[in-house]
Amino acid sequence: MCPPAPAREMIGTMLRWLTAGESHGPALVAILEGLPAGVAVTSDDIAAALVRRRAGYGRGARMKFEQDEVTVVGGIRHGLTQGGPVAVEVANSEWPKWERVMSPDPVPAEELEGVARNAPLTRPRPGHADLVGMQKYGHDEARPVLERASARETAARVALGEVARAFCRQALGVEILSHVVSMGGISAPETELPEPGDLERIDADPLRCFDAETSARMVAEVDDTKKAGDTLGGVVEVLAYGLPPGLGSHVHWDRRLDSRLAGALMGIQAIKGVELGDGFRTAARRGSEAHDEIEPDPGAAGVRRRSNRSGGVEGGMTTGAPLRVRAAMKPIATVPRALDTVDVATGEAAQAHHQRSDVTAVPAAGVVAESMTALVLAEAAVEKFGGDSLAETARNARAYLDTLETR
Ligand SMILES: Cc1cc2nc3c(=O)[nH]c(=O)nc-3n(C[C@H](O)[C@H](O)[C@H](O)COP(=O)(O)O)c2cc1C
Ligand SMILES: C=C(O[C@@H]1CC(C(=O)O)=C[C@@H](OP(=O)(O)O)[C@H]1O)C(=O)O
Repeated sequence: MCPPAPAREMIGTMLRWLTAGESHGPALVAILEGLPAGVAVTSDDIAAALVRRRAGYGRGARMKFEQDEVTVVGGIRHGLTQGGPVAVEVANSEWPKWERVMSPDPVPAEELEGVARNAPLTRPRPGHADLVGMQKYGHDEARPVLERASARETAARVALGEVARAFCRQALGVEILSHVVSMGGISAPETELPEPGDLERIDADPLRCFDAETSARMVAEVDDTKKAGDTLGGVVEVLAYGLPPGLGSHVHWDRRLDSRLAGALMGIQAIKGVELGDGFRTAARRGSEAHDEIEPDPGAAGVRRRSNRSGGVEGGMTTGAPLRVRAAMKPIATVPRALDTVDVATGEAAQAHHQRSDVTAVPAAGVVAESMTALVLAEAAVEKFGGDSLAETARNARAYLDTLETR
């Protein structure tokens, strides 16, 4: 997320964000600090983004019965950011069922006796945060760990990401989208890159896949996997169009945009690999086939690249070509055909605890990855162009682009 503290002070990074809250708590809360005034964004925009995050074939029952209830508690007035921290609450409609089990205040033991939801979770799930979280924080069961490790927290990030997205769009004309490029080993053809106008169609697809034929095969794979009591992972690609050259910097490792994007995407639960542009595939090529040759361009900045293998980042800076970044998600850890573990209460071999879970959450991870990308890009834009108002940021960006055109 944010670069480490000393670097932030050195470079005067101005955007920061934080989330708090548990999966079955009353609400998640999120704060975004450092965004200019004048960004048009409403509670409805944020709520719509949260609906996108909940969708996607393969998610568990919880996505249907639970509701996200958005309240903007600060920083936005009459649909415009005011320059102060933007604070959003995403309340959980299921809270009444969890009120005693998750109460911040002590609850008399007799009130919790026999409450199934309060039963100690002593059979940690391989692949989840359960066991190591218990060891590290000194818990004798997994509830206190999984409540915060849970990707329900990503609702808070998507809420902030929508504000960042509005800023990127309104200050720079940047459009961010994502699509699922593979799931459970089924990959979409690499022929055509989706563009901003395709997002509605991608969102309407059950798996947020750009290719309908691949999507149908993925749906069948989700169904088969569910029947087999198993789970799936996959790969999402985030694209950002309309970026100016020069966001991020080559001058220090923690100012590189690729490093910051990788950290932000890897910070999403279950993401285990991040690739900029052709990434790992580039490593297998010769140099003559790996880079984006530059040629004169009578238009815009006088130069252009013939290809975009780099994914729009060179030297840790945006090149002005579309940003293309992929994130690989591992299969869901709560496998219904439960994996072997140890019951930490008895020390005996056991099956991991399992009540319900998503078969896959790859489509949702794409929406979260868009949000993390928006936050990183917004931060890099505020760094480069400054501005206390949206108009000032946009003016500064235009002036910079003018210098490129006249150079
Ligand atoms: C949108 C989303 C939904 C997820 N849903 C589940 C789930 O239903 N069950 C599960 O075990 N893990 C789920 N995960 C993954 C876990 O949160 C994640 O594996 C866990 O926090 C451990 O972190 P790690 O996988 O990064 O090591 C989900 C992740 C995302 C991004
Ligand atoms: C609640 C959300 O995702 C949850 C993320 C999650 C996990 O372990 O990460 C596990 C599941 O919850 P539970 O174990 O209670 O069924 C998902 O439903 C959400 O995305 O809003």
